[in-house]
Amino acid sequence: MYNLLEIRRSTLIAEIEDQLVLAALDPRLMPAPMHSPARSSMVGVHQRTIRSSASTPSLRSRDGTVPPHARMEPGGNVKVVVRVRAFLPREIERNAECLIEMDPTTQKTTLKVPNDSDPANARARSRKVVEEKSFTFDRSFWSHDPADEHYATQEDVYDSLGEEFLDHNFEGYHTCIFAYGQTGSGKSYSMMGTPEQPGLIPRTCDDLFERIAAAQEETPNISYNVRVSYFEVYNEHVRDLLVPVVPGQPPYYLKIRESPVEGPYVKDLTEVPVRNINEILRYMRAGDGNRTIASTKMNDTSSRSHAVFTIMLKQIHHDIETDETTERSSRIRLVDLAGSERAKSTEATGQRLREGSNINKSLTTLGRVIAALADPQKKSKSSRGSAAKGGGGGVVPYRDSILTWLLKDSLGGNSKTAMIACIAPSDYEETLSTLRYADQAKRIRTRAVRNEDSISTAQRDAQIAAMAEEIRALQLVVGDSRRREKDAREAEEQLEEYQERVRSLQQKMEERSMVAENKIRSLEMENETLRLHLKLALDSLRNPIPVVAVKEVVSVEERDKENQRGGVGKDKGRENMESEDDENDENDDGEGEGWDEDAEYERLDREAEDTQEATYQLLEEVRLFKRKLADDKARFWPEGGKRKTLSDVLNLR
Ligand SMILES: Nc1ncnc2c1ncn2[C@@H]1O[C@H](COP(=O)(O)OP(=O)(O)OP(=O)(O)O)[C@@H](O)[C@H]1O
Repeated sequence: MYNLLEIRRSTLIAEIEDQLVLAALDPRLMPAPMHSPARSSMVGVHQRTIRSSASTPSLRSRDGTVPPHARMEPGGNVKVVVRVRAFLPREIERNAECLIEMDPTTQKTTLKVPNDSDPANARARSRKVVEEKSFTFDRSFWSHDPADEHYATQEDVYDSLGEEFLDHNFEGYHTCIFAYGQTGSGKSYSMMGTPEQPGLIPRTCDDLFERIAAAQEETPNISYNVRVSYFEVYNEHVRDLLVPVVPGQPPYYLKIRESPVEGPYVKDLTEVPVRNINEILRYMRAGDGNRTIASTKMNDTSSRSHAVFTIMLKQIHHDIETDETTERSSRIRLVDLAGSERAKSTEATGQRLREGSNINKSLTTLGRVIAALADPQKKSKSSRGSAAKGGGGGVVPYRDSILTWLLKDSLGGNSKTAMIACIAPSDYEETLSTLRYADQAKRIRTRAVRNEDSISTAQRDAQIAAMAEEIRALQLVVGDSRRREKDAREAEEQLEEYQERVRSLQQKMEERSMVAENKIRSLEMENETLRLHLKLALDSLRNPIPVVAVKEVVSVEERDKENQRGGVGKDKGRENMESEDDENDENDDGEGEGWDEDAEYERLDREAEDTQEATYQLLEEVRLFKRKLADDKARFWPEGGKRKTLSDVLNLR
């Protein structure tokens, strides 16, 4: 929700910026232009042109006349051209035969039956029917033999296709030109070309800024805004080619989203504003350098991905006389598809094989999309699986590959579209397949509409005011939701802290009750011990143990020695013994004289009373403790019920 609001806010700000550009063009706000009389009259001529044709001066073709296609009804069939390239060194080496013929008058392309000598066509010869095939296209470009008078150069291709499509862009139409063909057939050469022989993309950029410069020379009432993006679809992932590759880092892939107005688009794709040809070419080359390219058996610099170079052109024109502002937005999509390839011919393994299989898969889906769009009647019967609604109301499997999903609008929607079918001169099988593909694409009708909005100054001002108001409201909502989010976050944090405290309190309670239980047990044991002690003490008081006199024990040896000592011998000894006994008895009596029996009983009584008192105290403590425990138990473990937490007891939830 918050993100959506942010997106809406940024969109509104961008729109306001555009409106401010318009406001800046408002003649009432601009200083009077310093025109020469001749130039002023030129402006006047163009003003008349604007009113009469709905095209701004820059929207007309270079010679100043309105081209026939500009008068066409919006929509129309996909334009299909075919281009055959020259032999490559490996083809010259094997003495390959050119199987292509083109008629410059009828624009017919003919594929001849291969002879028996070329091993590259062995597979074709194994077919049941190998016959000559002819197809007629919008243009057949003969780029096989530079010496031929009909040889089509890079410039010829641009002049006959690129220029026309750029005219459409200045008229406010979205366009798409895509190059299709087997690997090594000349797609990248046609689209990007070489520094010496630039292809369609650099030529389009060049012409675009030339036209803008010429238009700005003519009138200051138009402002132009050009932005570019460049991405590739590699192994069914979208990669931003304007974001430099960081060595050692995993590639960063972008997600695809769909907007109700714009259709499928690449989220977070870099879109850079460009002000001149040098800037745009710099981005184009940087992106081109980031493309995934590898050397294969069929092509030393084989594109392993589909590359989409997009130019967004916005023209904002202010009509001085009517005080009206016209905004035209168009998208120029230039697509260099990866080439279809047969694993057998490329002898690819590992990563190259996986790339090849992904390339073929997406091209097969493109084929199914083309077939469904070309033949709307068959569309619903032939398409299966996940699919999106197509232009004719049937089901077109756009969603079955990233490529077709992203090109949805260009293939069957709001776009004027052209296909350059590139063919190798000596490969019967692959060329036949490409020509059939191209032939089918001819039947696709798109529904291009002019993306133009006219608005008066008053309306524009009202729009700006409304948008500013919406921004203010959105800012309030955003601020409010931010605040609420913050409050909610804080409350949540507090709650968590609180719960943590309750948890620790509960834990402490449990620990304490465990300690209390242990204490009770030890007190009970102590109590029992004391009871026993007391019982023994009382018993000993009631039945005292008589005092036993302890006599000195004389050893046998000592007694014998004594006997040997005197005449009296034994008698003396006996006397002695008796006297000793008497003495001992006296001694015992002597002790008896010191022992006070009553005092002793008194002392024992006191001791017993003290012990009893201590025991009673202990028993009282135990009783109180037990009562406390019973009380706690009743609070935390209601009878028959579940154990309650401390927060339950304290009613904290
Ligand atoms: N019209 C042409 N004139 C001269 N050379 C050409 C022409 N078309 C293609 N070539 C040459 O053929 C070779 C293969 O062309 P390119 O790389 O454009 O093929 P591709 O279809 O893009 O291949 P892949 O699908 O493998 O990327 C290149 O060396 C290129 O310079």
